[in-house]
Amino acid sequence: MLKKEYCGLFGISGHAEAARMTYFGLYAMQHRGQESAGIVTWDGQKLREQRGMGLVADVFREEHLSRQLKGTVGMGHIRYSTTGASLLRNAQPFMVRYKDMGLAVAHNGNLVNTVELRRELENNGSLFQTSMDSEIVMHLVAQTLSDSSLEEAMSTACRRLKGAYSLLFMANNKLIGLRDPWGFRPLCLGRVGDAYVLASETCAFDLLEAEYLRDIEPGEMVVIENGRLHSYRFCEPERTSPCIFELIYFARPDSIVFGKNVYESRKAMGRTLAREAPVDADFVMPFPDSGVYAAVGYAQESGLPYEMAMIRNHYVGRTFIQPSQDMRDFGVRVKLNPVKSMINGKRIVIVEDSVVRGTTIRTRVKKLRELGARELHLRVSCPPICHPCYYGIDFSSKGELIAANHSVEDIARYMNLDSLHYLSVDGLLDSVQAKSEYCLACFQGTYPVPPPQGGSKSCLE
Ligand SMILES: O=P(O)(O)OC[C@H]1O[C@H](OP(=O)(O)OP(=O)(O)O)[C@H](O)[C@@H]1O
Ligand SMILES: NC(=O)CC[C@H](N)C(=O)O
Ligand code: SF4
Repeated sequence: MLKKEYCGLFGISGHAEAARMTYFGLYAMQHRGQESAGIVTWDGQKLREQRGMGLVADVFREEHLSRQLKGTVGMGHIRYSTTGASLLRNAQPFMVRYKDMGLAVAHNGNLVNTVELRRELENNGSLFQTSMDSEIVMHLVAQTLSDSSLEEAMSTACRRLKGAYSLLFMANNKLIGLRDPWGFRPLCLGRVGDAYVLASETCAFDLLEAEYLRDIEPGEMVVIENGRLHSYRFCEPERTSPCIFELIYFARPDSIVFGKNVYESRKAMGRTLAREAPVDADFVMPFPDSGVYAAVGYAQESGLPYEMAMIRNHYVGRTFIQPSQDMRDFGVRVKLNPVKSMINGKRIVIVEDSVVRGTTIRTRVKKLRELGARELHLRVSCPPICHPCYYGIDFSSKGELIAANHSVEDIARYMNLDSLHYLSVDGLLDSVQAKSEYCLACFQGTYPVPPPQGGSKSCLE
């Protein structure tokens, strides 16, 4: 099982129900982070906040939305920790006061120069309140804020950051949204009535009936204040590298991410997979949820029937993602269960979006064999994941990645499969009609931004 480590951002400016809109925006993006949630609003005098551990629906009550979080400007965050433990103290948005200003920051991504920056700031007298990389942004901004405008201070701060950061920032009633120059993580701009909205994924706009205008560009900062939007370039990207894994697995299929329809992209990956590795079988089935869309594409291209012969329990929370292998195996059993009558004597093509440690496939293939499956052919709609990610998704250490340590033939044998094929890198890029470059580091090991030396999630604890 993969650990979903991305975070979600939502911001709105110029709406009478800013907090409620933010609440629903976060709700639509709950898949991006389930550890903690927070909303900050500007009530005309000061910033107000509500943060808590758990899901959006658990953290906010009606009184928060209607009485406490007043104002027409607001932003929110849902967190899955990548640097800094999962604690209330580390819940975002992170808020401080600077002179007569309330400042708040919300971050999606992971920095790779965290330790260097934090040590430098501490040597200059900064006192940190959290163990998150995200807090560093605030201290960098504060360093130059007394001599420059907020926009300049933000630009100077961001030019010091390395790695993945889509950020929302509030300074009193100003709402700022920006993306790192590599464009690792998404951030979209939309409009609802007279209000501007910013969100990690467009599924949040759909729920609020907001119109999707465009993506914030890599290296771009937009500043929204009193109904006006200004765009600045704080950095000219040399080469962008959006995370292709958003399209493969992470984003919701009804979202548009990096200008691509996620559903169509996944279906195209399945179609390409069917062309790269056809096989005669009785039917195609996904391991839901994320495998579903590539399986539709595989079935359509191959002409084989599509069956939902593996059922997902939708009430399985992230609590089932446990550090021990026994508990992970159990978690997969709770999550995915085959429809017994469908399996006996059948030749089956299984389509999965990704194989990380191999827990899901190994345990479920074993079960399908016990139920009498005649042939099992696994088709994976991304290339083998052989390298860790340092930009905000937890693919665990290299030692735990099954494809980092075993050949495709070995994996097929170990998993008791009749055949195994991973989508090729070219096939993946063709499927998303890649015109620009994507980050492919977890497949190829070529890191667009050099990874940290020995940094870990707890490097600031
Ligand atoms: O090889 P593994 O270590 O088992 O990890 C890979 C699995 O994790 C992900 O699913 P996830 O549990 O996130 O559920 P979802 O597909 O329903 O989103 C992914 O879709 C694979 O099924
Ligand atoms: N998943 C994320 O984007 C996490 C953001 C930030 N690095 C944190 O740990 O809070
Ligand atoms: S290494 Fe993989 S998961 Fe990480 S940003 Fe690059 S493509 Fe995305």
